[in-house]
Amino acid sequence: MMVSALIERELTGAAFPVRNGVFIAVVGPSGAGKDTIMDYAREKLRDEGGVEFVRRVITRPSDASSEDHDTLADAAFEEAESHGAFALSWTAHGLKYGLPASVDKTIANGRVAIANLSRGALPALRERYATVAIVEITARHEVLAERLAARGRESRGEVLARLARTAPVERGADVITIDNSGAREDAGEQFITVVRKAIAHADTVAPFSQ
Ligand SMILES: Nc1ncnc2c1ncn2[C@@H]1O[C@H](COP(=O)(O)OP(=O)(O)OP(=O)(O)O)[C@@H](O)[C@H]1O
Ligand SMILES: O=P(O)(O)OC[C@H]1O[C@H](OP(=O)(O)O)[C@H](O)[C@@H]1O
Repeated sequence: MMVSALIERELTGAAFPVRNGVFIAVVGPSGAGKDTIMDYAREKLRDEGGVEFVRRVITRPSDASSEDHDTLADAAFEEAESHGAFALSWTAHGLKYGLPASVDKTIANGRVAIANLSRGALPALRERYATVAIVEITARHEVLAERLAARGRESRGEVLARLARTAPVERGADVITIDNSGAREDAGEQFITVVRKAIAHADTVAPFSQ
């Protein structure tokens, strides 16, 4: 962790797990529609405060048709990681992913942070933030295959590897499953209900909101 981050933690008295806000982790198999459902909610909640969609850092070139993220080369990612730039980081599909350390401040300020996470990052998430909601987006296997092929972001081999990838989500009271095999709006509205509950919850426990 960078010295400045350590000093800031000392000054603010912050400690893990970070309290006040709610972290909503969106997880599920590739192609289930995690980004699609988050985009739907971002648009619908545009004029509401209290919620932040986290911009991820990925070692993948940006792609205008897909998620809007920051890009770092492999070595630069590792350098940033070693300096404490990320609240959480993981690897998947031969790529590195990170959430900026500023997420801690978002949560400490009593806000709701939303991000697309690897299922493998959930244990670290649950250690870092006191209140998390895990939204598992699912879709039938044949639907996943059709969607990944139609999206066209990966090669056929990469799509097959994504379809073969499984990762358990440890069941708990904090897990909500939304089936997105049907219309985007159906799953999107279910997700918005979860986000609104999180905003209301954060309002009740936060010492103040910005
Ligand atoms: N309900 C839906 N109806 C029709 N198409 C959908 C629906 N949800 C998502 N899609 C499409 O399926 C494809 C995969 O969706 P998306 O990229 O959101 O999935 P993802 O879960 O974020 O996948 P990954 O983990 O690979 O990033 C996209 O092309 C998207 O437009
Ligand atoms: O299979 P698991 O580990 O749950 O998820 C792995 C990764 O796959 C997806 O990445 P992308 O957005 O498709 O690059 C998720 O966002 C996550 O980062």
